[in-house]
Amino acid sequence: MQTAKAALSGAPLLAARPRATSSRRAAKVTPRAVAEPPTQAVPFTSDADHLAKWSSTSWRNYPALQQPAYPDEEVVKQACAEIAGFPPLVFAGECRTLQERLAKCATGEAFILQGGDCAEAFSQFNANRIRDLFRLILQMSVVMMFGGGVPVVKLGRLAGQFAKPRSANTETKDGVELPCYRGDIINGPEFTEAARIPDPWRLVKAYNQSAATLNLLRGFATGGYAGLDRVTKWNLDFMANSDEGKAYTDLAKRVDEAISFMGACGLDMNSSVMKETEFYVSHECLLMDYEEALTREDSTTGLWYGCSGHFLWCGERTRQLDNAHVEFLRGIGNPIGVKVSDKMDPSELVALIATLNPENTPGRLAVIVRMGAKKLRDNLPQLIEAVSQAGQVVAWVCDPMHGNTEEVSGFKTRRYDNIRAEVEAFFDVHEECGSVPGGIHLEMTGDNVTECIGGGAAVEDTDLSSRYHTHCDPRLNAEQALEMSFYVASRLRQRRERIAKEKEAKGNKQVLLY
Ligand SMILES: O=C[C@H](O)[C@H](O)COP(=O)(O)O
Ligand SMILES: C=C(OP(=O)(O)O)C(=O)O
Repeated sequence: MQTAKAALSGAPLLAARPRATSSRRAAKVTPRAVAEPPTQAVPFTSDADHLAKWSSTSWRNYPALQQPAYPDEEVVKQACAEIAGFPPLVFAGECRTLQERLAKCATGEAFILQGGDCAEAFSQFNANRIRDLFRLILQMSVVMMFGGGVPVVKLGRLAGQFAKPRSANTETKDGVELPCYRGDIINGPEFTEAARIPDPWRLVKAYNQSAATLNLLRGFATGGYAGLDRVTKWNLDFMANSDEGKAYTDLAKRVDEAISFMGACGLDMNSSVMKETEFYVSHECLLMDYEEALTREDSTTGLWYGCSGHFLWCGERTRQLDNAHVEFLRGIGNPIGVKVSDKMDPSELVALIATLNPENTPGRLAVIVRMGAKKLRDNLPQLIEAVSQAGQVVAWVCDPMHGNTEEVSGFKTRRYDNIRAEVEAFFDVHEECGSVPGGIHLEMTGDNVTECIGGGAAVEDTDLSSRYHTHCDPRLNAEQALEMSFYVASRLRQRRERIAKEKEAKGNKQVLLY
């Protein structure tokens, strides 16, 4: 974790912020639209006037999909005013450092590993769970760095991943219909009328949980736990005898030997490179009241940052060009992402990228593709082609989870083989297009759950009921996630070797020509 480099100016309260001046699109305002169908995308105009109109509240001039229908807006204002007075969770300088790291992921000099719970839960909040996820991310990054030969940017889906976009507004069980669960920051997962009423004070609880989570993560990242000299000690207990656990132990021993060798060569074993790691947090920028309350002006640059997390992404359901989420995200200084399914049209993607990253700043934007293997093979080449023709710099990230959800025996699940097939397709397509696979985004947990079918962990259809703990979407368990990291490492290594060979062949050709 980077230390704060930029002082933030404090916490302007919502009320202290001027409302965005009304624009010519203000007539379309439908605030608090609940899970409306996507509107027709209308690209933003690129005039300077429009940029000048951004403020942390200007999103309020646009339709905001997937927002809760709170019973009392006054209480929402009170809760948000409280949060607006709290300290920022992350610092602008950290976000800028992350952006520098992500710029390297766009060019193939580094790779993003983004992972964590589908939805963090108040009831599953404890130090062991945070440690186990952190440890799993460390393990996976070591596998990918040692096997793949590139630095890995570690980005947790945590310390803020509380709000969930839903396909339907209601859920029906045994003939009873209730509002759907939208994440612990909004309402409760229990199937009761009371639990499903959105409660604004949950925003404050989510802030507090995020702050405590970040506090522990910063401790783990810089307090010695993540030092590379401990690489052999990170195996999760329940994995010690699994194939993945053993494969990790073998690899960790080799890393350890390499480190001893470097120590013998004079590498300072107490340097921060050896003793600390950089770890960043991310979540979907969905619940707009919360995001606005944590948007702060960086006093060193005058830029505005979303201080609820280092990296915020726009979901597939809320990425319409003329809507609130895009309006908000285009104005904050953080590195950001946007999820993209097979519904995305190449020209729409180019327009969206131009809106979210008008200055084409490397590291600013990750395009997180999630469509399932077959659709990815059919659609991604055109998206890559359009973006490359437009000269836009993005980090392409593969989310192999959200295009592969199915229902088996009443459980929402995903098959490891389908997840892996999408990762395979992602690497293949980039190889064919000559573009750069920049990262992977996984819903996963350090817990020994049975939510996704298959993998070396051999979770069968019939096992789903035994440890199915997610409140929303199924996650890879630790073994399945580690197995995936070995596969990613193998593809990164292949890519590196192929590029080295091509360079060598080119070099030889040049020698022959001269
Ligand atoms: O995690 C992503 C979404 O919130 C989730 O896939 C939506 O699930 P639903 O289709 O059950 O609403
Ligand atoms: C909702 C999510 O994804 P998507 O927007 O891609 O459906 C998610 O990652 O939690």
